[in-house]
Amino acid sequence: MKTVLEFNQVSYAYEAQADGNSVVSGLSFSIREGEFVALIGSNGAGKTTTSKLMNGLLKPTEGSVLVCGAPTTELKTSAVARTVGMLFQDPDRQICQNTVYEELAFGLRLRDLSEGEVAARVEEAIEDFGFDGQAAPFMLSRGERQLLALASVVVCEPEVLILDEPTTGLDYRECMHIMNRIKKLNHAGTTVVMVSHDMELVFDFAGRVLAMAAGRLVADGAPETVFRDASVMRESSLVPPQMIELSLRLSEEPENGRAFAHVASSYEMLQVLKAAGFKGRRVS
Ligand SMILES: Nc1ncnc2c1ncn2[C@@H]1O[C@H](COP(=O)(O)OP(=O)(O)OP(=O)(O)O)[C@@H](O)[C@H]1O
Repeated sequence: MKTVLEFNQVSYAYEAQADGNSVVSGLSFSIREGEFVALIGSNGAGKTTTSKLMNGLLKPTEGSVLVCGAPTTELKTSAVARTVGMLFQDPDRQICQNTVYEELAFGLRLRDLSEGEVAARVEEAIEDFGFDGQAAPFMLSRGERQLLALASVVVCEPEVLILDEPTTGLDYRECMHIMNRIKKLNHAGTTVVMVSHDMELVFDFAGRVLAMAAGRLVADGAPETVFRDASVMRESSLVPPQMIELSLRLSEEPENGRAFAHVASSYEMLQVLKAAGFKGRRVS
């Protein structure tokens, strides 16, 4: 699989910062085509800064960021945006047109496509997402607006999709609707990088986790491995998903705790409990 994003010893300092200190430093990792990567860490760890370095909105102060092999410092931000699409936390920062149709067409028209091609792609997205093309975006619910913002990015077919807290402010149904859409895109080949504070969501959807603390990368691995690493969780001030926490606590018990050491889902929990003779009766 080809490498779509590569960070080599990347540091970034905002000019506005009085002390001139880097808010991210020494970041080195690469992301391959088709991965679903979650970027996690407490407030101020540097996740949003890192995601903006990925799509060329920010250029590194030190080191290099390569998008499909090309350094972002040598590319125009608009050129990076063709490969790396970004969905912001607040859809109202992205939506700027009066109808759903026009909103979907907006990004495509910036790409010098013929009007016929724009219309074909917009119609396909309307059909695929189940939108009403003539609806006014600001009359839609928060969840529908987030879906429209996602569709407007996706319609341009970026190779990499960056999502900054894509489910903030959504109820559970809306959240699953968006996440299942993203999962479908990922299965179809789009590389996904998701910034999230929701560890349950990360555990359910991501295949790899990059954990940050104070601007540095403190872990890079499979979600289950990272979430079971107590020192990483402490350093990045995060609490693992409930099932991992329960498994860790039960595995500390001397009698039959070891059996719980690798439990990562409710199904596996049930299997271990059944094997231990649990019949579903109330335990006093
Ligand atoms: N435009 C800016 N100018 C100056 N400093 C900034 C700017 N944006 C962010 N910072 C600082 O950079 C650091 C990292 O911020 P960043 O938003 O990347 O972290 P984050 O992990 O995404 O946090 P959160 O989860 O709260 O969004 C913080 O200390 C923040 O105050």
